[in-house]
Amino acid sequence: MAEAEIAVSGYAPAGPEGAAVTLPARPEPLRLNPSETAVIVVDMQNAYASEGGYLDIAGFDISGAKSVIANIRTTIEAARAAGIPVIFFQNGWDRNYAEAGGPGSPNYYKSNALKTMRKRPELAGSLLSKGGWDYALVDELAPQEGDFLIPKIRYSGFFNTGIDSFLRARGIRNLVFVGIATNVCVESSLRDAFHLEYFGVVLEDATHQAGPPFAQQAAIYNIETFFGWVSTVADFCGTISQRPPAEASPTDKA
Ligand SMILES: C/C(=C/NC(N)=O)C(=O)O
Repeated sequence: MAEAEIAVSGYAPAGPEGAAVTLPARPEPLRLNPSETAVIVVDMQNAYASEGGYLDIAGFDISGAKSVIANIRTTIEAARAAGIPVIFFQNGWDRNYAEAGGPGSPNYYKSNALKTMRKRPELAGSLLSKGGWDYALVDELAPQEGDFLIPKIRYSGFFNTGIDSFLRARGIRNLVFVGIATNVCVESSLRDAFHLEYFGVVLEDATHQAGPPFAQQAAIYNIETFFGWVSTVADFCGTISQRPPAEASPTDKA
């Protein structure tokens, strides 16, 4: 292992000896075992990634979403092929918005979806409401057999969901985050994961911010500097498709 690499297989149930790989990442390469790793696809819903969805209606630039969808597809296909679990987060509330919280919740004041619907009553009931088009995952990223779906009602996927137990039960220590928005639900989830002792990596070209480009830069800076690691789709896919060198068999020695 190179001096600057971080070894991640500390005390978690280790996979087969020699199965660890080194992911090129900033601020340093990360050594991880694919059997202790999951990909988390954050909120790839029409609300965040489609024209006519919540972010678009609320005036956020989502022009980068198309390439993010393509890059996430590449990522999850590689993960599935490598046997790495793919977990989808899906953000939103019941049709009556009870889960969103009323005036007693800060979410009532900070959610731009709720604010937009208050400003434009003709949209009431349409944004991020379970069962609606806005809430649905984009068609290109429909979960497949063997994937997992975790609904959530706040920015962080670790708040009031079963994700922590789900991951611990499977010995997963490393989380590779992709999705929208980098500076809101991706960063919130990665920060909470950090505090629960997960090693979080974001694939920067499979994420997009809500807000100006500086929001993306700031989120990536925060993650790289304080909370985790930053890598790319090509590096992740290239790394997990590596096979450890086959061990010499008794016949080789004969
Ligand atoms: C702005 C926003 C971001 N959500 C996310 N999935 O990052 C929201 O939900 O209002």
